[in-house]
Amino acid sequence: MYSLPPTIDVRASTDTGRGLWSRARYKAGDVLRVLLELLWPSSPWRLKRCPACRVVRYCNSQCQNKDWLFTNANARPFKTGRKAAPSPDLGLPSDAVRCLGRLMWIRQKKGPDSTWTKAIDAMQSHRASLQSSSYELHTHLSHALVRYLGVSSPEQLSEFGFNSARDVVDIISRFITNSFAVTTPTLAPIGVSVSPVVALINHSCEPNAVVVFPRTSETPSTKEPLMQVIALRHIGADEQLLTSYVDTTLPKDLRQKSLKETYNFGLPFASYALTLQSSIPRICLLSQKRVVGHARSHKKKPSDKATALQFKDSAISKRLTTNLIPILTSSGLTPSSHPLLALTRLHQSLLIDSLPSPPTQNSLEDAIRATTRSSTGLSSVLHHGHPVRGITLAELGKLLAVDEPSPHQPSNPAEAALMYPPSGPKRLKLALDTLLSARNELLVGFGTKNDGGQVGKDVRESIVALEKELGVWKHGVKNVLEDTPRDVPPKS
Ligand SMILES: C[S@@+](CC[C@H](N)C(=O)[O-])C[C@H]1O[C@@H](n2cnc3c(N)ncnc32)[C@H](O)[C@@H]1O
Repeated sequence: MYSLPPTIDVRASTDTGRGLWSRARYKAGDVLRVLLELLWPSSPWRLKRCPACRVVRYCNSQCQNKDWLFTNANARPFKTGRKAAPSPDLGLPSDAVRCLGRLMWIRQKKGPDSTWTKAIDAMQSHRASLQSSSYELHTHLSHALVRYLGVSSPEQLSEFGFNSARDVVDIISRFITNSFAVTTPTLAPIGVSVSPVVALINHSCEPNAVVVFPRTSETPSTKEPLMQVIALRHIGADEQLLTSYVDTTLPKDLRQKSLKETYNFGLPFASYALTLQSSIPRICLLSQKRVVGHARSHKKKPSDKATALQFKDSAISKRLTTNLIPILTSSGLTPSSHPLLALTRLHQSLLIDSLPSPPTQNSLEDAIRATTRSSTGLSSVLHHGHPVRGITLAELGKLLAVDEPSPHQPSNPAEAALMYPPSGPKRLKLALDTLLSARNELLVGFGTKNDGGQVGKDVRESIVALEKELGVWKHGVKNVLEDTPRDVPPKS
């Protein structure tokens, strides 16, 4: 997946100035809209780069009412592949190489003086201060890219506007630092994109915005995922937009490591980002950027092994998570702690993926319990409205709403009270409540203007269907009660 707005000139604001920025305010769930200059050259709505520093703020008062829309003019979903990697441990997704290749071809076509090329070249590169730990990654990507482009001489390289290996390392560094994972509306990663304007947004482990792809384009032939930046809470005019770069249920040291290795975070700034006091543990699950770095090798602890095997051998991965989760839980880890939360989420997705069709009562209930554990863990570490919370709640609501193949009949009220998930109408009611909460969260995380994204819309439909079902049930009970002869008081 690759996307580049044809022009990404995020201008220092000479015409509007800070005064107008200060009027811009965003509510949670707002979509920050960027209109492509090529599509609408006179567009008054743009993200503005502060002239004094490289940060992003809203441009002018119209931004209050108009969302910014990121369309990926060249976007196309690619399946994640790792074929380009020389070893499984360094299994880079081949879409990273393809994305880089497309970047180079567009650069070649448009020429070095085009706005487009200049925008790419303006993205931050860490070539001059590369961490030794990332040499291997850069070297691998450089080789893969050169192979992919079929370049075999310096002359051929110069056709892309590159005069030396240094330029190649620069573009690779820019790509690693500035690329975004493209996800489905349910947040499954499907590719890589580059958007220089969105790449200007700095990192925080407590972000005020997220980058998501809530829906695809209206054009049936392309059906491109549309990149959008969504405000997770009210954002003031002088506040910087901040997204999270790290996909973490990771503890602080691992997050710092990841930010240092992939984004070259220096300590002073990084420690600012990572030690801010907060009411919630600093865990950022929706990583938009950690596209390439996660391919690095890990020592295979059982939890890492379970994660690594999820695609290769899901049965073993499922067995590992089934065994590990109770051990970690009984050792006192809370549902939100590392690595329990990550394992629970993995376990949940493996159970859902392997649900038989039609599901059995047991398989359905195992999936419900796992999803409930994930949701509990997530809700204690992520703020209301985070897309990951919304998606997990939606999954839970949908599972609860599935018809029970063979409902378990509790033998007494005490057993019924303890039974989770409950059965019958109580379960339907829980499904409805869960879906209603999911919808509220999705409206924030995927934007109210998007109706909560594709998942938000699906959830809305499920809510309507469930309300009908519950209505019928209530009606049925009422009829039964009305048809039942009341006890006639004995005549005295
Ligand atoms: C995608 S770019 C963000 C825009 C970048 N600041 C620029 O000027 O082009 C990512 C780079 O910005 C820097 N950066 C972003 N957020 C940061 C933070 N919270 N702490 C330290 N450096 C940060 C890092 O150097 C990182 O590699």
